[in-house]
Amino acid sequence: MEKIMIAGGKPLRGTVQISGAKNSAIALIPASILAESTVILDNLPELSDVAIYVELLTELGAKIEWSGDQMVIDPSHLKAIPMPNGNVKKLRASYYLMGAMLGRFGEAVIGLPGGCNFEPRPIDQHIKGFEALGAQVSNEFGALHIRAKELRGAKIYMDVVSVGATINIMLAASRAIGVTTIENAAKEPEIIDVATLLNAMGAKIKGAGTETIRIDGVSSMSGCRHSIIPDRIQAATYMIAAAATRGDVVVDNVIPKHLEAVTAKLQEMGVHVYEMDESIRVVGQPDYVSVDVKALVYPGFATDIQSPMSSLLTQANGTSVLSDYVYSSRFKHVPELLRMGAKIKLEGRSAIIEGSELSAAKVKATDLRAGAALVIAALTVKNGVTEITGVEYIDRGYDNLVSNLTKLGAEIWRESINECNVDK
Ligand SMILES: CC(=O)N[C@H]1[C@@H](OP(=O)(O)OP(=O)(O)OC[C@H]2O[C@@H](n3ccc(=O)[nH]c3=O)[C@H](O)[C@@H]2O)O[C@H](CO)[C@@H](O)[C@@H]1O
Ligand SMILES: C=C(OP(=O)(O)O)C(=O)O
Repeated sequence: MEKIMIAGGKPLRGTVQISGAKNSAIALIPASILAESTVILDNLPELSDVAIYVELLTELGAKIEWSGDQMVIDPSHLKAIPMPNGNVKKLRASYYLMGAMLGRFGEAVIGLPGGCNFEPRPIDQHIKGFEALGAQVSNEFGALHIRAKELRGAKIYMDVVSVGATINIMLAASRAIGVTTIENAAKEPEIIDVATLLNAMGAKIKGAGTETIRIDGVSSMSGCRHSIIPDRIQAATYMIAAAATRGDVVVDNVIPKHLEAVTAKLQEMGVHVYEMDESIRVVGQPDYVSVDVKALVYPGFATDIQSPMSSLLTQANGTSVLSDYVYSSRFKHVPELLRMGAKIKLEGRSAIIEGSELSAAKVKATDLRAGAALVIAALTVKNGVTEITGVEYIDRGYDNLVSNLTKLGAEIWRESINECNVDK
């Protein structure tokens, strides 16, 4: 086990390259099993979630070569092996194996997913979608048994806007007989990325990125080559870190359109943000005004960037209100920020944040974005060294975090933890 140590107080300066998106990668890898020949994915991030997916597909019989930012997946010899336990419980996105295996084999036995459990995260909309396509679904000892004699296209109205359920239904419906329409679909850029890959594999999907997606089922799909979109959440994290440290950072290899909600909110606070074709420059300022932020589904301000944003709001003058309308209680980072001297009160689905100077402390990341929030908070601390444990969560979603921040001028390093003396 390791911890991250940060001696903050240094403005970040320079350029950071953003890798491919985690939330695309961990949907595209299982999507590839719908093909009967080789799929090549480029711009792949080097993350622990991706490594777990490699193990999962290998268990199913896929041949995978992963080198640098490229992965070659040969799913031609895949078998419908039940996966009730093990690696499926280590990440959230293992639920995509349900839709992908249902599409390819007409059956799947997959343990309920793990990942960052900052609050209960039901998958009833995924199940509703599979059932609408003609599958029988039962929960046996914590694993879903999903079987369909025949998958048939259907009209599916999503009761809540769900990224995972939208993608899962697209995966299964790609191989159903007839037409499926998903109404009230999620519109996140990662959904368009998955549809782009599936279409390149031979699927017929229209409307991804809007609230109505139409899928004409096809009987077979084949391999292709696809480059993953940049990670907008990593990009936003570096933008916020640049602002919080009053630095000057170019965040490169991004799609600025995907970051509009963050750019607008930073500008409203008084941060100078300049959009270029594939990069964004963030120039921090000595003083920021407080703002209200509402985390919403895309194109709103992403819930995944809500926790990092709370650290920046501690640096604004006055009181900010940050509310999460996707996950009402995604605030596990708040008690840790309080240890660092933050002034935050929780009221319902909102955090009321007053500007304050933060100080060094021993803190613990309890989920991925809580970890990112603590890193940003620690980068602002002028005296002392902040110790952050729970690094395994941060590694789920940030590749090369320590080396990227070091190149930007931060004093940050990893240390191993003597497991006998873990008090945090
Ligand atoms: C691997 C991946 O891409 N993870 C992202 C994905 O998670 P994930 O796809 O799991 O999140 P959803 O979009 O499904 O969740 C959105 C909301 O819908 C609710 N819900 C969801 C499904 C369901 O069947 N029933 C239900 O009630 C959830 O509790 C939540 O309140 O989108 C989230 C919201 O942008 C992000 O925080 C995650 O980073
Ligand atoms: C919550 C997240 O991921 P997951 O859904 O994979 O747990 C995230 O990326 O912030």
